[in-house]
Amino acid sequence: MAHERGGAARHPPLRRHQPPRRTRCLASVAISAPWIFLFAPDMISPLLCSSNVILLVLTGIFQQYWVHQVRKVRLQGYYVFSQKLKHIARLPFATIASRTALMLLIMVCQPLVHILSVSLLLRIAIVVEVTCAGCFMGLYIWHIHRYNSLDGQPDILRSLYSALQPSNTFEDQRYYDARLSEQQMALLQYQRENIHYLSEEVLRLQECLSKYQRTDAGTTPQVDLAHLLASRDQELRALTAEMNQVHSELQLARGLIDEKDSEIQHIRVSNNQDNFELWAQLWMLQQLWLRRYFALLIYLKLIIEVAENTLGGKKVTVVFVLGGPGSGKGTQCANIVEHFGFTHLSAGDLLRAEIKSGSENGTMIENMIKEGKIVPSEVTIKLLQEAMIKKENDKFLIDGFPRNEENRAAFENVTKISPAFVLFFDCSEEEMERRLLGRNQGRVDDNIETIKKRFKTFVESSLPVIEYYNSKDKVKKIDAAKPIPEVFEDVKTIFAPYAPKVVFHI
Ligand SMILES: Nc1ncnc2c1ncn2[C@@H]1O[C@H](COP(=O)(O)OP(=O)(O)OP(=O)(O)O)[C@@H](O)[C@H]1O
Ligand SMILES: Nc1ccn([C@H]2C[C@H](O)[C@@H](COP(=O)(O)O)O2)c(=O)n1
Repeated sequence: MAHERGGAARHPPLRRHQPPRRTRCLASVAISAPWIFLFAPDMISPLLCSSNVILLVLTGIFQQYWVHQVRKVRLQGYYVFSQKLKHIARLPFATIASRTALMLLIMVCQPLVHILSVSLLLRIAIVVEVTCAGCFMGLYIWHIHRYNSLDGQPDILRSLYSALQPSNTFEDQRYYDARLSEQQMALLQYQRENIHYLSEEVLRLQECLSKYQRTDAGTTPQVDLAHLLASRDQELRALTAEMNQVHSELQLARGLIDEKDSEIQHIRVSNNQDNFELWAQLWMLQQLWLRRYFALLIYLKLIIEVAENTLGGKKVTVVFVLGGPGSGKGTQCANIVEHFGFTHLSAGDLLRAEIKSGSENGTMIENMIKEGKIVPSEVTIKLLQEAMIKKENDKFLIDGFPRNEENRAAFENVTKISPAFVLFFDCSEEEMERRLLGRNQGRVDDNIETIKKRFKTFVESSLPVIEYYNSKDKVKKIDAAKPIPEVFEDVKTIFAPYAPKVVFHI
């Protein structure tokens, strides 16, 4: 406490708040002006004019400084805002210049002016001009204050956020001197490069598509199936790797941008042009990666779309026909072929033909059929693929396939074909057994012992496949216990969208 008291004692006592001495002097001169100029009234007008000219020069110097400040704001990317400031910054000089001209006019026309005294007119003019210039300066200061408390992003960055903004947005913001700022130029250049990159991507894509398209002569390209599948797989793998690479680069870039993000406020306040440019460059880089990434995604999607449901260069429609042994699949497929122009491929028929052909797999296939078992997928899929490629048709009924989960997954993986839908013939075992025993086609598996095994295999292995497709809403179930014509009526309703188009010839 003693220390505080001692400290207080060393300081002079607080003075009452008084106007500064300079203000008081100026006020006294202003008040005494009429008396100062009492002895030289002719001096008033020239003096007012001269002080106005000095004011004009000072405002001109200030204007140069303001324009420089506005340029800084512009370089920081606040284009719209700097445009506003630019106009306001010019107004005080324009006001004072016009008033000075008015004053000179009044002095020149002095003999003609009778209503008011010249000095009064000059004083009115000077009051008006000082008020106007003050207002404009106030407006300018208010804008600057707003700018300093601005948290938003510079216009250039807002534009960078929108990936495919047309370049003319920035063209519109040319300055009165018709030049573009450095950032605008960089952005335009970047957009040009991007367009160039995208056009190259389109060319690459077109080249890739042409591999899968039919030739003008309507023939399919001379590519064998194994080669086609291998090259497609390789291409997809390469693309996926490239995409992963771009993705990790993108993550890295995002990390860098996040780091730099916190610096933006500091950069704006410190007007550090170098930092800002570095930041903007990083942004551009990130945008470039983003665009490459999305272009690759689109490209990959197109490749997959092109590759899907394509065989030997043609787009195919596949319908799986499933049901227990003897449910009437073969019988109804023959009707569908006749009415709807599909090609019928029975997995069982193809396997039996393979046995007859005396191929190396023949004995193995025959033994498995006798046992009511399912032949390995690669054998059946190879036979199906070959049969599909041989046929000119693009609509296939694949009967008795996929018989188990392995059949299904292998077929989709190898061929990249997924069925349009699955036609399921639902019938009781008693009815199916009765039909099979009465079929009389000399099949090795149409005996009661094998029939029982086939029923078991159907329930254990084939029904889960039907359930799988049912979960994908792809199963169309038919009551197959009804007589043949009635079953076909139901089938017709399902196949109606595939009916051949009627062409009227005039
Ligand atoms: N709706 C039906 N009503 C009565 N008999 C039928 C019906 N559908 C088919 N059949 C007869 O049942 C027998 C078996 O029919 P089909 O060969 O079409 O069956 P499947 O399902 O193809 O048999 P698998 O799976 O063994 O090849 C045939 O003799 C056929 O004429
Ligand atoms: N995907 C398939 C289809 C058929 N088989 C074998 C086993 C069957 O019992 C036999 C006869 O078929 P079906 O004419 O009844 O369709 O062919 C197979 O192993 N895999």
